Amino acid sequence: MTELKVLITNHEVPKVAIDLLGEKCTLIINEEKPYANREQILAKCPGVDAIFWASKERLDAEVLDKAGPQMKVVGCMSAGLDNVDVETLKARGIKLSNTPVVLNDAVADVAVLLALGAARRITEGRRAIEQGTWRYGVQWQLGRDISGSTVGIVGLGGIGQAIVTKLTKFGVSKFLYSGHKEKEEGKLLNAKFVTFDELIKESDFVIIACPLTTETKGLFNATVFDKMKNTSILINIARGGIVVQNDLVEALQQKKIFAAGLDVMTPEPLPRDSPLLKLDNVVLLPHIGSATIGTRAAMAQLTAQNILMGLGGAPMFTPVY
Ligand SMILES: O=CC(=O)O
Repeated sequence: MTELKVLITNHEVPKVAIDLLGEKCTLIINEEKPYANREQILAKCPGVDAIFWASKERLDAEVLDKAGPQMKVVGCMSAGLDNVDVETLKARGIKLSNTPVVLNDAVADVAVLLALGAARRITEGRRAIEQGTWRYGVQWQLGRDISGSTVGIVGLGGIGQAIVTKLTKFGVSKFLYSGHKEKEEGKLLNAKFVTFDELIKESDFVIIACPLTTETKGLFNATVFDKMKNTSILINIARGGIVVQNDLVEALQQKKIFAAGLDVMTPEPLPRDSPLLKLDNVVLLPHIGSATIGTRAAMAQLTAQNILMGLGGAPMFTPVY
């Protein structure tokens, strides 16, 4: 395989992947800092046999055209594929993989972190310390219990299931989930399949764990926030585009819901003057769901393995189709 060329679109890809691919292929790496933009990636595409995609840029026909007809394998180092024109890759017979499963625990940890943080008002608490308004008070800074609560998961995929598994230890009294269909895993986890409408009306914690698709884009809008309990907490560890952010800001300002915890938002990075940053009842993280040393190494390794399998004509471990 020595003559095969693989483009790696990001110089920060963990070494384990560089080593694995470097043993068998010639590597072309986008060394630009902090990371390569679209033009820089496009400039390095021509003539490669495979692409290790570790970029937020859109992976579409233009990239494939630039690469040329010999390019037949793409490994994306992400679970989400909302920046990938999957149908075009499929139609052109390109093998495509992503990295589900290996990030389930890390992302589920962040969902738990945000759920607890939003319920216990950590943004407001931190501001009180900084502003010198910390006071003793029997009724001061009271949060909400997760124990005894109803937790609704929108999308019971691998990440959703990991969230349920983790939250089971927190004494949640009822798990609900919504999605396309009832799942065997739901039964095993003692989670009840309900309609989206039931889920948002009944849950104390609503956790978004579904992919961003044409179906889920803007799913959480003012109408939904009106239906949610005014004591409820919204968590989003999926994609910012699933929430109509202006409607969420309004719902939080008007206390239509109690709080939100977001690892994802629109746009990313969030502008420093975003109204979200002014709110006390929101906990924000800069899209770090899968950002642990171990998880990123596992994602990189899986991507490299998938590319090698694809180039060698073997089935990939985690193909997209
Ligand atoms: O957001 C992270 C991912 O999709 O892997």
